[in-house]
Amino acid sequence: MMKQYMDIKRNYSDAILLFRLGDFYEAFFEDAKIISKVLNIVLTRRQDAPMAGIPHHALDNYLKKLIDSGYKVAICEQMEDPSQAKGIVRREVTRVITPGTLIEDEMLSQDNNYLMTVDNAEETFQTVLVDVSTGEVLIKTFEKIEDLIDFVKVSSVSQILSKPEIAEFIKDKLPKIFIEKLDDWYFEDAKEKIKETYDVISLEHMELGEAVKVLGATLKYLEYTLMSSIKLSMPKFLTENKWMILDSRTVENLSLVPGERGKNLYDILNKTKTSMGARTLKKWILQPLKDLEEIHLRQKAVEAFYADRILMNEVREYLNGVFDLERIATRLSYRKATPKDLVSLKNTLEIIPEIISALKTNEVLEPISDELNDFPELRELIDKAIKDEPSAAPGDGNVIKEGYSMELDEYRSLLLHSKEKMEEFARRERERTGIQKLKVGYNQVFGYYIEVPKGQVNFVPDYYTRRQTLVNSERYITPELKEFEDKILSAKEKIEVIEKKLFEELCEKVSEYLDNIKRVAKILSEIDVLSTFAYDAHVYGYVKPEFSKDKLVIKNGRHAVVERFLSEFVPNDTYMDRNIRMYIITGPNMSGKSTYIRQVGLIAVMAQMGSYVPAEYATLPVFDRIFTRMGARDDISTGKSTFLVEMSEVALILSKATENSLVLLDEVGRGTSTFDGISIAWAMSEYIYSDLKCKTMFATHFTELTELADVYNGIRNLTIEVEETRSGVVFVHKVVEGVADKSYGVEVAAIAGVPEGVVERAREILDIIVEKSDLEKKIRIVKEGQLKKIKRKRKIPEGQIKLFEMRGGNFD
Ligand SMILES: Nc1ncnc2c1ncn2[C@@H]1O[C@H](COP(=O)(O)OP(=O)(O)OP(=O)(O)O)[C@@H](O)[C@H]1O
Repeated sequence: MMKQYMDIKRNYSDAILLFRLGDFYEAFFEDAKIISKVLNIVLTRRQDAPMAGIPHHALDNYLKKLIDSGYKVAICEQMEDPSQAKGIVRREVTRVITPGTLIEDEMLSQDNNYLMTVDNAEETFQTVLVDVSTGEVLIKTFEKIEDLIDFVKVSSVSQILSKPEIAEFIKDKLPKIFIEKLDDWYFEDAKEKIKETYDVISLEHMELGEAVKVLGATLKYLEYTLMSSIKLSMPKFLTENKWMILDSRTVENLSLVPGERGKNLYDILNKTKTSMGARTLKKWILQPLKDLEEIHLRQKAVEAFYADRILMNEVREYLNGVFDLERIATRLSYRKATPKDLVSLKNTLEIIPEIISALKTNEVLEPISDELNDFPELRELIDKAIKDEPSAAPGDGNVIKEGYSMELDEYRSLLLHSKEKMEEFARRERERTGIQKLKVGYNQVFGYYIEVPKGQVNFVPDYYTRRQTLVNSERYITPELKEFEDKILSAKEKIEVIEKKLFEELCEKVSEYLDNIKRVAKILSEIDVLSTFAYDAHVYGYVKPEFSKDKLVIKNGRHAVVERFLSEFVPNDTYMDRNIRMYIITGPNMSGKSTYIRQVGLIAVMAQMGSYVPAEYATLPVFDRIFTRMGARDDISTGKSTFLVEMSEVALILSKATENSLVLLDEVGRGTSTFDGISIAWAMSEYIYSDLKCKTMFATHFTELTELADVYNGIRNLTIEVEETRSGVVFVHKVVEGVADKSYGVEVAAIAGVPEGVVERAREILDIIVEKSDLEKKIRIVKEGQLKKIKRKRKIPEGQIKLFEMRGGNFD
């Protein structure tokens, strides 16, 4: 047996091999030491080899811990019944489990779980993303490795496969991701592999381009880990043209999805009824649309649900009963579906006609209902075969319905009969022997037995044969009991074999519907999100936004997340157009500057997702990208100081923003000396305004920057009203035109509990400094000579930024 283990282990040296031995999965040598430590289980020995084992029924629990701790696990099963095997039981690895190839519900969250394969082609990075749990396949190209890293940070990627060079490079930058190096052969003969998987004879229609090799490698890896072909959807291209670009910093700064910041847009909006809907919502948040026609299509559906509240509630109620069809479909294709999965599928199909007829009552939604189908034949097929509350796995006779197979029914009644007879036998033996406490029981090793308490063994008749002695009782068998046992066991065996076979055959038939099930799953998930948007709009008071070529008008806009945690949120207006494109927002700390500029970003994202927005009225342009530069933080992992991080973000904006972008800046230039900071912020604002022409909101404490408004017509100043009362300052959070006259930093310090003495002294110092400052005078000089001095350059070429970053690397 150990030789067999060694032979298998040789092929899976980079994984922990769990070797099935009876009721346990055993690990040996180094693997045993690792699992004993990670899982906190006993380390023993077998023939000098360190060994640790886990009970087979608890495998999933333990597996999750191993995978979460960053290990790859190979499962080696017994391929034949040990009692029938001649010699050593045949064993094979049936699956290699990694974070990116999970299909078990218990190990997955509701989120997508992507396996990403990367290769570098010419000047770009080609990737293929597969969600094994749903069968989705995406293709995406990145120009720079940094963009790829950025994408991984905000997407639900759990594992990356690549050639060694790339793996080495990204390893440190993505410490939470399981990264695996692939040998070259994975990338070879890709076309054949793809044709075989998708069952096509030519690849032309798929237009895979550079992605062929990467897709081929992905498919080979899946074959290696899952050991069986999985049903994958046709690959879809994730092209950036289709969606508004949101880089990881913007996703974080605007708190779009759950992350380090806690409160986020996804959690606020996620009132979806299905897991599939929740996943779709997240995708839509991270990929707002750019195509107006597509946005309008979503809006029309949301509007229809919004207008017909009864219909909206009805559909949402039906969706409560919709199960995760995407994942069920995948388990079916992998032959891992459980009886419960089929019942869930059937229950979902039963609800679909209700959803169809509800949608049909509305002429806007009717076309969506035409895309749904409840496959009555499939429903009937499952209904006839599977019990309504089946056991977790087939084999115990409690999965297949009565009447589906005569053969199975016969053995089941035989079993029932024998069990009844057995009870009768026990009753008879009690009477015959007078031993009141005589019991009949069963265990794996001895089979059926008669148990008699120690105190009554004197009454045991001669024809009882002793089998086992326990502390308080003795166990016996009799020829009659043995006969029952044979009957019961053989009936049980038969039931197991027949039921497993019937279930497999049924799954096979159900699998013929896989593509259809997936299509319906997608439509249901979209109905879920669209009706959720309508629901959110009602509950939170959102309106349908309009779109215009270059006007941005928001009346009484609110911050979708902040407003949820305040009893009274003060709404504010925003106006921008072709000419008025930049706002410099000054105001005291804590007055609401950040909230105000973020609220505009959030409204833009929500509008392009197809959702309604928190405002009384909103018209927006379609933005191609939102840039944000907010907060101060350093990036210790890459050795960049706070200021350098800030400047790299500025550099990115200056090189990539277009006339159709939205730029949100919350403090720029704070990480350095005041003079440097103001100069950089001033020059940057001029460049954005005059050359890039994108819509920009810039919150700052440098009041000096408000003088930009005197020089440029389209730059305006906003400030946030503050009321000074006798008991101190009160922030009313109302945005008005103008410039902050004071920064109230000292007042905020007082509110925060800085000792009174210090606050008093700060006031004195402030008075002196303000009087002495000649900065304003200097700014005036800049302003007067301003227009002449700006050298108009075209956009900053990208190489220059790289140079800047490289030089910057030596800054600190
Ligand atoms: N429109 C609003 N209505 C009600 N409360 C608000 C509003 N805007 C902001 N607030 C409250 O004020 C707090 C501070 O807001 P915010 O962080 O936007 O201020 P800030 O001016 O950017 O401050 P700092 O300059 O210190 O960064 C928020 O946490 C929120 O509780």
